[in-house]
Amino acid sequence: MRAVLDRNSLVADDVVSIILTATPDLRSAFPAAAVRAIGITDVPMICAKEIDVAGAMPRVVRLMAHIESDRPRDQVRHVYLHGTNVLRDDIAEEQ
Ligand SMILES: C=C(O[C@@H]1C=C(C(=O)O)C=C[C@H]1O)C(=O)O
Repeated sequence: MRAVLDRNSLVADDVVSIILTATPDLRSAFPAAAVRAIGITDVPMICAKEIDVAGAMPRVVRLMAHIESDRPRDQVRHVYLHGTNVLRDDIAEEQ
């Protein structure tokens, strides 16, 4: 979440809501707790389980943040960390 905000010049007040998913093999914690731990505490969030597609990349947390911004769509920077850029090499930017 921090990388998403930093790379898009956003602050916590720009965030409206966040959807997070975890692959079915991740069972130790709610990803929303990690978002609150960096100080984003007044934003509604929901955690869900990613569908279990055979051969899909394991141990992935995804987030989709709904943001208030005047930034044009083609200037939004999509963040894929720790090798997940292979999931969407059409939109993932260099790390
Ligand atoms: C390919 C990904 O994984 C899955 C497939 C998606 C897609 O096809 O758009 C989106 C999210 C995931 O359900 C991804 O996270 O980009």
